[in-house]
Amino acid sequence: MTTILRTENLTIRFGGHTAVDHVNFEMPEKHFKSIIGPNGAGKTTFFNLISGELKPSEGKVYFKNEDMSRFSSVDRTRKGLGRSFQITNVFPNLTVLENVRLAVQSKEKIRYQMFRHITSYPSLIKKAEELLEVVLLLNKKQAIASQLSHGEKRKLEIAMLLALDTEVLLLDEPTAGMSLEEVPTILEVIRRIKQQDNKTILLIEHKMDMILDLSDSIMVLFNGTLLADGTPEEIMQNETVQNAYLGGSYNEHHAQS
Ligand SMILES: Nc1ncnc2c1ncn2[C@@H]1O[C@H](COP(=O)(O)OP(=O)(O)OP(=O)(O)O)[C@@H](O)[C@H]1O
Repeated sequence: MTTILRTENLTIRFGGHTAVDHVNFEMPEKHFKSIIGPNGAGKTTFFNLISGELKPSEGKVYFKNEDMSRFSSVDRTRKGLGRSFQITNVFPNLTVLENVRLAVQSKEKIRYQMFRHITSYPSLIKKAEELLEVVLLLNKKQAIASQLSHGEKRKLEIAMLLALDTEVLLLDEPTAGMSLEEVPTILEVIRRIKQQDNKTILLIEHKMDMILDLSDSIMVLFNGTLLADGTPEEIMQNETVQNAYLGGSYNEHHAQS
């Protein structure tokens, strides 16, 4: 298995506080890894270091064995390390379809500008519709983006991220702030992307139950350090994780239910 993404002693300090503390991790291509950990554990900061929004105090990020230190977040997206909102933004007054079409177009421009290739409008629309189908939003293609529900907006963001066609997808709590009814469909969208089997996915999630069956592996951050990294079963049975993160309550909860 080829390692696509890894970090070496990745560290960032804010004043006296070490938010990410010498984290070494790696993931193979087409792998699905979730990052869990309590509030303030450093999950989002870790993501920002990988995507290039933050510069580490120490340590490195490698994508396909290339040191990413000198690359901006936009460069990293172009190379294939994708996080939503890096190249494209949602235009609130445009329709869902127009937003995704523009994202597809921005990718095509990047890819073909050297050859002065002009991709036809119908083919951009077709690609955008295919992506909307993947994220279960095709029925809303003519809706104005600002009028979507919170869950639908997240689906639109995911479609726009997919339009950039990056090998790695960094998804930061895709279910955050969603109503209970919206959560299963966003999980279904993530499952569909996983089933296509052409992406490496790294996902932050607060609620461990949600991602147990989706994840090939789970890493646990605690106080900025990597507490554990293993299969969902290993993480569930890991005593350190139980004590530090779950406080033993997970098993109790499940024993009752
Ligand atoms: N720009 C910053 N300046 C100072 N401290 C910061 C900054 N960004 C994050 N921190 C601190 O770093 C720690 C980790 O924060 P981070 O947001 O990465 O945690 P998290 O695991 O994503 O938490 P949550 O689940 O609440 O989103 C926190 O103590 C936070 O206050």
